[in-house]
Amino acid sequence: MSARILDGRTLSKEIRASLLERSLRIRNKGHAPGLAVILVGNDPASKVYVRNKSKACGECGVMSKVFLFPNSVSEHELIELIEKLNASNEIDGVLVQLPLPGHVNVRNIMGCISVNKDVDGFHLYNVGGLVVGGTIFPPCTPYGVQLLLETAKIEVSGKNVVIVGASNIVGKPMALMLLQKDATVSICHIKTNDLSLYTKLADVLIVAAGKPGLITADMVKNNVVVIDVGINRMPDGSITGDVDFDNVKHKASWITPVPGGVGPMTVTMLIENTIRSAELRMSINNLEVTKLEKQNQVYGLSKLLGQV
Ligand SMILES: Nc1nc(=O)c2c([nH]1)NC[C@@H]1CN(c3ccc(C(=O)N[C@@H](CCC(=O)O)C(=O)O)cc3)C=[N+]21
Repeated sequence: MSARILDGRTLSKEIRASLLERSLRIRNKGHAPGLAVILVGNDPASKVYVRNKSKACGECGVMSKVFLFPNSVSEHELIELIEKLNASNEIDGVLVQLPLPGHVNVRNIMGCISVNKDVDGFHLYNVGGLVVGGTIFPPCTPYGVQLLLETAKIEVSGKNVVIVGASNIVGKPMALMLLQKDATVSICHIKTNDLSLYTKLADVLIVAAGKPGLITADMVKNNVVVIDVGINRMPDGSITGDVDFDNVKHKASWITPVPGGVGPMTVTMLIENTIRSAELRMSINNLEVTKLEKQNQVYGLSKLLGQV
């Protein structure tokens, strides 16, 4: 037996075609959707990701602007730029590429991005929205995983979903999103005593640990659905996930490849969030917004939460 492939590249292609249509509709109303990407330092992986994001923007009719800073940049300089972008009518989404250099406080920076332009979904207000089951911008990687599952008609309600990795950008938000869909969710992490005790229970196993070969065939049950979020660069330059794909695929019913699985979906959902931001901003402009709400950085959020 061999698992069916959850193909993030093909699904991304389809979604990007429909995003281009939405983008053209917005352009017809006189606005070109725009994404600002802030990149600090010289990390080669970050450069590849940012290049992928810009390319995807191009495919979807989204204008992308990349702002490059040296490692020595101060928090103040970054915040100054973010505030300009928050106020700019041309920009619908602001993204600060992670990781940031050690002297920059990530929370301070993410907290400055306007909730209405937080297309990464990292602002505390959007993070908190996940707890109560309604956020404007779901974080891109978990959002992409959810879409892969939905498109393959993989139901999570009542299923055992096991997530390996408790990061703020993948593991934790993923758990909340699937809990919202009535899955029984377990989160394992670096201090988990007996990882395979949990992974063997999984109907759906989502791995975002950053350790190549972490999940082997003996750790999963037959017919498991495996989502590999890991991206590990190998000495020969190739990338590989956290799952022993060649062996696990014989036990799984569905599995994502790396590359070509979750990675392209992450980028696609970023564009989806950016285009939705543009759509929402245009309809906000038609709403009667009180002066008081306008002064508030999160103006319109209660209205938006009702709509999304
Ligand atoms: N503010 C912020 N937002 C992010 O969304 C964010 C970030 N920082 N920092 C780094 C991680 C990582 N990430 C990926 C994006 C695309 C691929 C991707 O396109 N992967 C391709 C292969 C790319 C390659 O060859 O290296 C694939 O899996 O097929 C992977 C990973 C976004 N991240």
